[in-house]
Amino acid sequence: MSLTDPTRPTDVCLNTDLYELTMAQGFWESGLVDSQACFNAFFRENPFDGGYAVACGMGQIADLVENFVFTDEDVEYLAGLEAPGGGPMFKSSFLEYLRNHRLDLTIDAVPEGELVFPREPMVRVMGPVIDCQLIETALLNLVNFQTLVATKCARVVRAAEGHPVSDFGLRRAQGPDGGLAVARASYIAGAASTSNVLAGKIYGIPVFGTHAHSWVMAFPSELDAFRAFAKSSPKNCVLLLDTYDVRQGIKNAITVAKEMEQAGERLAAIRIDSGDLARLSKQTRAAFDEAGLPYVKISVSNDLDEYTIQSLFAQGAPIDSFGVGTKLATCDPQPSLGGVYKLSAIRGGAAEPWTPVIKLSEQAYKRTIPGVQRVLRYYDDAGCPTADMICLEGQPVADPSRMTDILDPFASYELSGTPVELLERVVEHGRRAKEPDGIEAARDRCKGALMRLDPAVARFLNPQAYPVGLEGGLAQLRHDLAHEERAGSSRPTVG
Ligand SMILES: Nc1ncnc2c1ncn2[C@@H]1O[C@H](COP(=O)(O)OP(=O)(O)OP(=O)(O)O)[C@@H](O)[C@H]1O
Ligand SMILES: O=P(O)(O)OC[C@H]1O[C@H](OP(=O)(O)OP(=O)(O)O)[C@H](O)[C@@H]1O
Ligand SMILES: O=C(O)c1cccnc1
Repeated sequence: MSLTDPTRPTDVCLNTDLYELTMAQGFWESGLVDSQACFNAFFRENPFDGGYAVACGMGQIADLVENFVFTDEDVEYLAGLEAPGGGPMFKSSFLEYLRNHRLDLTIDAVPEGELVFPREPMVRVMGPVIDCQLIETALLNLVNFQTLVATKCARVVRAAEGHPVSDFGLRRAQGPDGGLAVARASYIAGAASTSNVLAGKIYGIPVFGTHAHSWVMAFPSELDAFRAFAKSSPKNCVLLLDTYDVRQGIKNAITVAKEMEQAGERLAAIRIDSGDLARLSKQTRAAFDEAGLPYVKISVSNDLDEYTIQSLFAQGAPIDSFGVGTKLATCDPQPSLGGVYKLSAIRGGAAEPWTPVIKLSEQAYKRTIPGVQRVLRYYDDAGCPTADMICLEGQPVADPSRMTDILDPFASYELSGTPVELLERVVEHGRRAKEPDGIEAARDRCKGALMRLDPAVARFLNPQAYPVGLEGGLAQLRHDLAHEERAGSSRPTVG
């Protein structure tokens, strides 16, 4: 299998759910080629019972849209699909429409690495309804998983209190491209490095590695194994102490560290991968300090997550760095973000005004927010975000100092500070609006945003909800539309 950068995929337009294509055909056949839609991608609950999520994957949207071309091969494949009831699934005239079709979408998104909160649009997609539908699955695939991983990693990095965290997750990740996405999102969220060499090559993320238990087991003795590794990798030597017995491992590593000093080299670190990591790291630190080797760092791994790391520091463990694999790559204990893509406005053609639409639900929290939306994030004088207000694009804000709660229309919040537009244009009529600013910029943005986040929202246990509300006019519109829907008024269609 040859793996290429998934941000520059070749078969991207078939990386979708079949229904997107059958709906596209239906819209096309119904004469709705010119009809336009506005969709928002958002999630309803913060992952991991936390107070925030880290927006991620948005830096790859422009690549996705620009690469979304149905090639002759793609069309040939679709032409060969048979409907279960007999006959071709797609009409040849529709397939001719798709061949070399380009998406005429305009997309705004929360900048990668920025914080994002429930129900506000993290990506807003506008354009022909067919194109909006065609991009749905690939877009959600891109932002849902990376936002989830980035959020998980930000939590792990927070628990590590400035000590480097390396992504060790590839072997446990959900497939090869899942492993790449984990490395990318983790780096944006603050991981120092990854063990994934392909991620290093593609994204320029620093790569890091130690050695496995098999290395020690392959030599006649642990001491032989440590000596051989020190000889072979003298400039990046990290010795794994727990293949047999950590006490003996410490002694052997000290012997090799002394031998390295005589050869003008330095043992960089040791790694412990089992047992009581607090107790063993304390014993290791004491032994190395006593041996005059205070510079040798202690790295640990073994099913770590934000909670075990927090606990290790609470126990006074003198740990310098962490390798975090399974629980990061699989986003334990929440394997999906649950981000959705919902229609919020329609119009018959690009020159017509938008008609807001709403989806009602038995469950009030699932009722959608209508209209073409934008988000104002309010910052206090220290540059810390205090609240987000969802407004209607192109409409004046009735009262910039007050917003209505999303779930409870009778509750409102006072707003103060300076409002700043949260969404930024990433794609304009199918072309990148600007070069994505890259993962280093996203990483810096994430670091700054997390630093400025209210600690009451950032904490793991029972975080305070960050206020997200509706501008007065939007709240009224939502109320009126819900009322009309319940009264059974006729709804406009995209045509
Ligand atoms: N001091 C500690 N406090 C809290 N959790 C810890 C501590 N030390 C290790 N852990 C965590 O406890 C979990 C289980 O560790 P445990 O020592 O039981 O398993 P193990 O060492 O992998 O077992 P085995 O010896 O069979 O390999 C791991 O997730 C590990 O990160
Ligand atoms: O514990 P995680 O957070 O998932 O981190 C990755 C794990 O992968 C390796 O174990 P594995 O048993 O696969 O190989 P090894 O023999 O090299 O330890 C490594 O030693 C870590 O324990
Ligand atoms: O380099 C390591 O120590 C490593 C890499 C991946 C998984 N476990 C350990």
